[in-house]
Amino acid sequence: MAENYPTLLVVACALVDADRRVLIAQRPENKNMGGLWEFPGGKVEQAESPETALIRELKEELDIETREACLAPLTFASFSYEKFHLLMPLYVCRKWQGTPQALEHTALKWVRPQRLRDYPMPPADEPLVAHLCDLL
Ligand SMILES: Nc1nc2c([nH]c(=O)n2[C@H]2C[C@H](O)[C@@H](COP(=O)(O)OP(=O)(O)OP(=O)(O)O)O2)c(=O)[nH]1
Repeated sequence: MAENYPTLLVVACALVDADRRVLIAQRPENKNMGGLWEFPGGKVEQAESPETALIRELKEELDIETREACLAPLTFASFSYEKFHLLMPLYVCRKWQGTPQALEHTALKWVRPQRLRDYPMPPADEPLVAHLCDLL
């Protein structure tokens, strides 16, 4: 396995509502993997903890607020893309303030875990769906 490229730390979140549906967000067409559905989140910046980064990304992307105590680690993705290796912890969050808005995505959708496979996701995300189905 090639190891001469960077490992990128990206943090992501499955927001779960009272009906046990999960929020997914569609990546803009002009981006890498455009049109695919992902879990909200983004890159962890230097000197940020994963939880701080996730709280910041949820505010920037969805205009919602949450706290570290409301973020429960579920699993992680470790996947080799062509130009980087993605390491992506996935948290579950059931408590937040505000109504998610698609500030940086094309669309948002609340989906039952068993229906997540109907939505094309980045290849790194595919193994995560089974964990959500088990949890929910
Ligand atoms: N947020 C998120 N990113 C994911 C998921 N699955 C997956 O492979 N990724 C990848 C896509 C991107 O290459 C990277 C996330 O980086 P990002 O969201 O901060 O950056 P981006 O590519 O959208 O764009 P930019 O900020 O670099 O302009 O992780 C996922 O479920 N959620």
